[in-house]
Amino acid sequence: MITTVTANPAIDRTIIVEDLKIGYVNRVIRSRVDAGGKGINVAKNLKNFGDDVIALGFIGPNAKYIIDCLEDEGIKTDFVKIKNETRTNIKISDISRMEVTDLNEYGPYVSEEEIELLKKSIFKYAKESKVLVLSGSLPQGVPKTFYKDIIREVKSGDLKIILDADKEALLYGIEEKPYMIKPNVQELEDVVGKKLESLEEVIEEGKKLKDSGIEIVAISMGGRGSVVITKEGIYRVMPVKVEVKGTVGAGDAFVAGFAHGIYKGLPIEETIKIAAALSTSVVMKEGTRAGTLEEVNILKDKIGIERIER
Ligand SMILES: Nc1ncnc2c1ncn2[C@@H]1O[C@H](COP(=O)(O)OP(=O)(O)O)[C@@H](O)[C@H]1O
Ligand SMILES: O=P(O)(O)OC[C@H]1O[C@](O)(COP(=O)(O)O)[C@@H](O)[C@@H]1O
Repeated sequence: MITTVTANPAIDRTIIVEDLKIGYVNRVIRSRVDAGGKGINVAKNLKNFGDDVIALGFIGPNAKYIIDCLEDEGIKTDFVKIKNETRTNIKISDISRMEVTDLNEYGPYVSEEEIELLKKSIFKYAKESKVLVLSGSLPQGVPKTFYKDIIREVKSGDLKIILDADKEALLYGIEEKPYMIKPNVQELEDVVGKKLESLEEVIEEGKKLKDSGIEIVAISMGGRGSVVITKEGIYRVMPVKVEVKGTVGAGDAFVAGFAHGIYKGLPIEETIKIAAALSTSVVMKEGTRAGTLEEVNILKDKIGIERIER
């Protein structure tokens, strides 16, 4: 089984506009609502691959919609019901500039008792899982060491832990050496505390993290693809040129591709191709939607992948 944890789910509201003018009245062409939040998006992609996945996290009284969406897709869920409301994240998609602006709320305040309930639940499901995905920001009240504490508690040879977080949550989490991390360049810059101007610098810093004991360091670079640093080698992955309709959820799809490959024990190059293809299929869609196996099968062979170093 694969367990995904979303401490800070979101009702993602995507608003499609043409030529957004800040400070003026803008007309909305159309809008849509999706169940969002990083681990939730990972779970949606994994379900489309037919994997056995359960989604955990905190859920507020206003967000039954998220559970319904997941259950409609056949995804198992076991969320801790909290007192305060789940956030709504606004995504403004400007189709003339092909640009998405994210307005992400901090999320609700979560109490100590609620945090303990989620921890207990993660510890329980981790015992039955091969892969554990810890993803996204932490809502208010949750200590920045949340992921670190979980990794320390559940880490074992049989459980592969993927951490996709930012800022302090990532910094602390890294100390416990998860199996894989997936920072984007900005997140990597925050970890190393300096600007990374060239691909060489990005690789250099990624290598240091790998050498510190993290098996897979996958650095995503948006429309420039990614670099994946593993013990098998360093891979430069080029994106497919497609019509981009929305980039929200691309990083989560990329993580899901790795979770799938690791779960199935696939070779690293095949895993990378699936991850890149899955994220490509997501940028071809409006809103926060998952990719499908059919889409990945079409896109996979178009992914350019080159081993640049052993
Ligand atoms: N504009 C784009 N064109 C093609 N592929 C993209 C584009 N943006 C993202 N992707 C794909 O999605 C992956 C993850 O995107 P990225 O934006 O780096 O993630 P995050 O959302 O975590 O910052 C990229 O490595 C790439 O494969
Ligand atoms: O937890 P965070 O970092 O605020 O991010 C949450 C947002 O990111 C998403 O999970 C999308 O993430 P990616 O674009 O990085 O894949 C949205 O569904 C959600 O609104």
